[in-house]
Amino acid sequence: MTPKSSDTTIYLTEQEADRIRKTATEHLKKCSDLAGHAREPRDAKAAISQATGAALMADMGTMTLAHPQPITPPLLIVSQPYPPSLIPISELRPIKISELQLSTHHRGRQLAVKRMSPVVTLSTRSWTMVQDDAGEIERLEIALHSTGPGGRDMLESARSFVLKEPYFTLTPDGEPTLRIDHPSDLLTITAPTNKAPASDPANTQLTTTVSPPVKAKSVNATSVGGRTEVRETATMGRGLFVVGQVVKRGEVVMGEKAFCAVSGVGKTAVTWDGRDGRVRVAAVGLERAVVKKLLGNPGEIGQVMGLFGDWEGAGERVVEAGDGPVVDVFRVQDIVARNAFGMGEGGSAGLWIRAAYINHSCVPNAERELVGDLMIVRATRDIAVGEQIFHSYDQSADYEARQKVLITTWGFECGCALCVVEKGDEPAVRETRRELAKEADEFVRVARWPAGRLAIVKGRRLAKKIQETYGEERYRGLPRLATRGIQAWLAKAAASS
Ligand SMILES: C[S@@+](CC[C@H](N)C(=O)[O-])C[C@H]1O[C@@H](n2cnc3c(N)ncnc32)[C@H](O)[C@@H]1O
Repeated sequence: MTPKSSDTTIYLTEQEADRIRKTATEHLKKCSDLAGHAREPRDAKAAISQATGAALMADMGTMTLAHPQPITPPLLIVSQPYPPSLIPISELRPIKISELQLSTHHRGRQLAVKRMSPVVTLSTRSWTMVQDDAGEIERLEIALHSTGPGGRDMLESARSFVLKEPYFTLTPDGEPTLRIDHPSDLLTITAPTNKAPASDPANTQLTTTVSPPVKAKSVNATSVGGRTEVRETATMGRGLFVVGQVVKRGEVVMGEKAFCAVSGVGKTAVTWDGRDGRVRVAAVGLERAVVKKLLGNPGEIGQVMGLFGDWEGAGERVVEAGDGPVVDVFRVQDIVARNAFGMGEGGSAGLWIRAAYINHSCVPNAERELVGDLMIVRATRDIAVGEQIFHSYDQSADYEARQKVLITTWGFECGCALCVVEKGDEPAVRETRRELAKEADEFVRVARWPAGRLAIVKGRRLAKKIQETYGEERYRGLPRLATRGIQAWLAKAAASS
């Protein structure tokens, strides 16, 4: 069974998620069982012909699809993040392919290789066969962030490479491979075009794929956040607070253009995260775009790396390490997971740096709206000076559904006033409310317009029944989210009759 995918959502059944978990844990076990084992030599001719065939198949696949979009999102295993190499190439000792050990990061070493086959370009990775000076051949794969300047595949853009602190591991199919996750761990060697032949080492240049100078840049000129300040909170990390003067209901708290936004279907992948064993749908298109933007604008690395993300990596202040800009892609991945928002249609998503400091509440005091990639955060009630700004990351009326999203996607259990009271409801009461809310949603969906008298009576009855599942005393002053849809319908019906 494959996950079903619509324009905006990928639906995974529990069985599918279990199957993914099983595949991923088996893969990890195999990797750890083989850790430190010597590498098996490859037959050069067979390896090159395998890569050539695979490249041809991949090219044909792209050509024959009139609308190339993945029906089944690819599976990525995010198991063991590791930091990028921070040691300049000049301080690393050479290693040969024959010395590689499985499931090992060869710290303190560097491997020089030449590409020997075409590049196989797949949706979330690309690979090729490479050879060292001793004539040994091995597979080299770049995961996810394989696109260099001009949208070209980094492997295709050069013939010779140096891998910093090479990582030798297994593909999910169990095939040994050199693997690059952080773009800065792969240096390309380019020969100056107007000089002596490339074989003369004195005339070769070592370059990272993108290496403009690092300039400091700390202010996002497109964000309007003069009425806000980032402060530490007691239980939610940092948050955004109102400063200066009260923000009245309906006023704009802040507006900000996206640091990076991507549009379109097919920019997601199903990921299994070995750190918490969860299966998620990740905005890999956005991760890719953020990494690319940072490599091209290293002055912005610091502010993006300062956002909240589980993987700390090499620390947020590292922006370069001798050979050009360094972007820890595992940190970008976690930052995107915890800070990005969907943009409504077709799998589009974006990252807004200042708005990323706004925490969640199910009883928020602000709401976000988008005009293109401009996010406007507007107060839904007066917000006093010194008060924290909250918007809602998930607006599901159902308590269980909301908690599931907040835990799975955002990594926290909500302790807002509404959640505390809802959690205290009998599970049977929540179940009844869920069923009634479903009935009300269906009623609103099929109701004819303009609404007839009978329909209005039925609508009122349904609203009342849902209302009765909320204890009057306990819910005083709190929203009754499950009534929202039917109440809006009744208001519209009243206005038009
Ligand atoms: C978009 S960031 C918000 C800013 C973040 N608190 C920080 O320190 O940068 C989202 C993360 O903030 C935390 N968070 C947001 N709302 C929260 C809440 N109501 N309770 C606990 N943690 C919350 C979670 O760790 C979540 O993944």
